[in-house]
Amino acid sequence: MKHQFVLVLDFGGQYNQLIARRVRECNVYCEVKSYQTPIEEIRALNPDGIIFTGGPNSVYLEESPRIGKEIFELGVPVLGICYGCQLMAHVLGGTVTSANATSEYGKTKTYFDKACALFRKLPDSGITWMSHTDYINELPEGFSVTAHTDSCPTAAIADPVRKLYGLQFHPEVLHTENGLDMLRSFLYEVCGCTGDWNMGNYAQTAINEIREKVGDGKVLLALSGGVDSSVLAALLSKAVGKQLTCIFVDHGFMRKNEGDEVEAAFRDWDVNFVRVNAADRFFARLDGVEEPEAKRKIIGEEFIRVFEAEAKKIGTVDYFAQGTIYPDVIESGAGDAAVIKSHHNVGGLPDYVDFKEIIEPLRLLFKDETRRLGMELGLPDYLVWRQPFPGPGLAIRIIGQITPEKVAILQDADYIFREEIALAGLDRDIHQYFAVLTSMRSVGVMGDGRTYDYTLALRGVTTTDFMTADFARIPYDLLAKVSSRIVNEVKHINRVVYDVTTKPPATIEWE
Ligand SMILES: Nc1ncnc2c1ncn2[C@@H]1O[C@H](COP(=O)(O)OP(=O)(O)OP(=O)(O)O)[C@@H](O)[C@H]1O
Ligand SMILES: O=c1[nH]c(=O)c2[nH+]cn([C@@H]3O[C@H](COP(=O)(O)O)[C@@H](O)[C@H]3O)c2[nH]1
Ligand SMILES: NC(=O)CC[C@H](N)C(=O)O
Ligand SMILES: [Mg+2]
Repeated sequence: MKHQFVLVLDFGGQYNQLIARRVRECNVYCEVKSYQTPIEEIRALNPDGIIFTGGPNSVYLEESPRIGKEIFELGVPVLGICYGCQLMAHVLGGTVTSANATSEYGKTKTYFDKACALFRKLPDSGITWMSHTDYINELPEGFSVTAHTDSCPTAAIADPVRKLYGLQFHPEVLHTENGLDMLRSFLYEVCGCTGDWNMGNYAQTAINEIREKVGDGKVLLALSGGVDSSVLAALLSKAVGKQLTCIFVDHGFMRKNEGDEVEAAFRDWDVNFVRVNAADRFFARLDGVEEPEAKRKIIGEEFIRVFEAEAKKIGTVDYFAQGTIYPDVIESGAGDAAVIKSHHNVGGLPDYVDFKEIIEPLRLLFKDETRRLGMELGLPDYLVWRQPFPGPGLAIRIIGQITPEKVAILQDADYIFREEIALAGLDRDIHQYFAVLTSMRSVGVMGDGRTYDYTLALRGVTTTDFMTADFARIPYDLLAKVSSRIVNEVKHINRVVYDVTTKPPATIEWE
C-alpha cells in the first residue's frame, strides 16, 4: 500500500531527523533527503507536503544552499523552518537581512495570529524555541505575517492560497510549546494527510523491502542481544527466515555472565545462531592502546574481520546487517555534523568490508521508535526494555589501557551496581546505568593498612533518545549501599564516585 508521504529537505540543520521523527509521531510517513535532490525526483516522489529544515547559513550569501523556484510551483504545500523559512522568502522575492537586534536564541515569547491554519487551536501567545540572527524584513508577494515576538516582526509567515508556510522558530524541539500541534495542523489541515502510517506499517514495508533486495541470498546479522539488533533479528527472520544467520561475538568485554545469557536467550529462537568467542584476538589487537578513538576503530575493524571469517564458513554471504540506529549515525559525524565519537558500527567501520552490501533497516529510527517496533514484532519485554550496551562494551568503560585483570574488576563492580538498582526497582526508571573503571588510583585505608588502588565511577542517566541525557537522581542511601558493597567485595577498588554531569556537555559513556 502506498502511504501519504512528507518529504523533509535537509539544509544542514541540527534537528533534521527530529523533524522527521515528529512527523512520524503524527502518523505520517516521512523521509529526509538532501536539498540538492533534483526537482524531477521530487515530482516523482509525489509528496503530500514538503518541509525545509533550518541550517547554519545565511540565504543572502552567494555560497549558501539554494533551491529553485519550481518547487513552489508543484502545488504541494511547503513548510519552511528557520533557514527554510528565510529561503522561501528569499527565493520568492522577499528580503532577508541580518540584525543583531533581532537575533534570538532559546525560549522566546511569541504572539500568534489565530486565523493562520497552523495556530488556529493555540492560545494567543506561547513559548517557542528560536535560534537565528537573520530575519525576513520584506515579505514576498502574497504572504502575510502570522506571528511575531518582541524583537522579531516576522516570527511566522504564510501564503495560504499557495499553501506556503514559514516558521522562524523550531516547532520540532520540545521547548516549543505546542510545536507538535503546529506540525500536526500543517500535516492534517494544510497537506490533507489523514495519519495512515504507524509502526505496524513500518515493519511491513521494511520486511517487503528486505525481501525484494535479498531475494534468495544469504544474510548475516551482527547480533549483540541488545535492543536494536534483537529487534532487527525479529524483523529479518520474518523477512527471510532461514536465509538469516545471527552471529554473536563475545569479544571479552561483555558484562559479567552476559555471553552465556545472550546465548541462552537466542538458542531457543527459531533462527540460525552462532556464538564466536574472540576475546584473544580483541585483547591482542588492543594491547597497549590508550586513546579512545583508536580503541573504537580497532574494535570496529576487528568485529568486521570476525564477521567476514564466519561468513566464509557459511558460503557466499552477500548481505551484512547491523542494528545501527540514528543516534549512532549522527554522533559518528553524518553529513556536516561533527564527529563526537566513532560508534563501532558506523565511523569505526574499516574502509574495506568484504560484503556486497551492508543493510541497516533501523538507521532512521530513534531508540524509543526501535522499542515500539520491537513491541509491534512481538519481542518479549525483557529484550525490548534492556538498557543499551555499547558494541565495544567494557573496553570503552575502562579508561586507557585494557587488561584482562581490569575487565574482571569492572565486571564484578558493575554487576553489584546493576543488582542493587534492580533490587531497588529502579531498572526501568534509570535508562542506562553502569560502572566505569577510571584507571586513576588514589590512597585509602583498609583494615588499618594503606591502600593505593583504583577509583570506580558510577553513571546513571535518564533520557528518551540518548542524544541528550540528565544524570539520574539515585537516592544517597542506595549509592551508599552500592559503594560499600563494591569496596568490600571487589579487590583493587578503594574509592567510588558518582558522575553528576548531563549530556551535553558530557556524553553518556566516558570514552
Ligand atoms: N557483541 C556483538 N556481537 C555482534 N554484533 C554486535 C555486538 N555488539 C554490537 N553489535 C552490532 O552493532 C550494532 C550496534 O550496537 P548497539 O549496542 O548500538 O546496538 P544493540 O546492541 O543492538 O542495542 P543496544 O543499543 O540496546 O545495546 C548492533 O545492533 C549489532 O548489529
Ligand atoms: O553500539 C554502540 N557502539 C558504540 O561505539 C557506542 N558508543 C556509545 N554508544 C551508546 O550510545 C548512546 C550514547 O552514548 P554517548 O552519549 O556516550 O555517545 C549510549 O547508549 C551509549 O552506550 C554506543 N553504542
Ligand atoms: N537555525 C537556523 O536555521 C538559522 C538560520 C540563519 N543562519 C540565521 O541565523 O538566521
Ligand atoms: Mg549494544
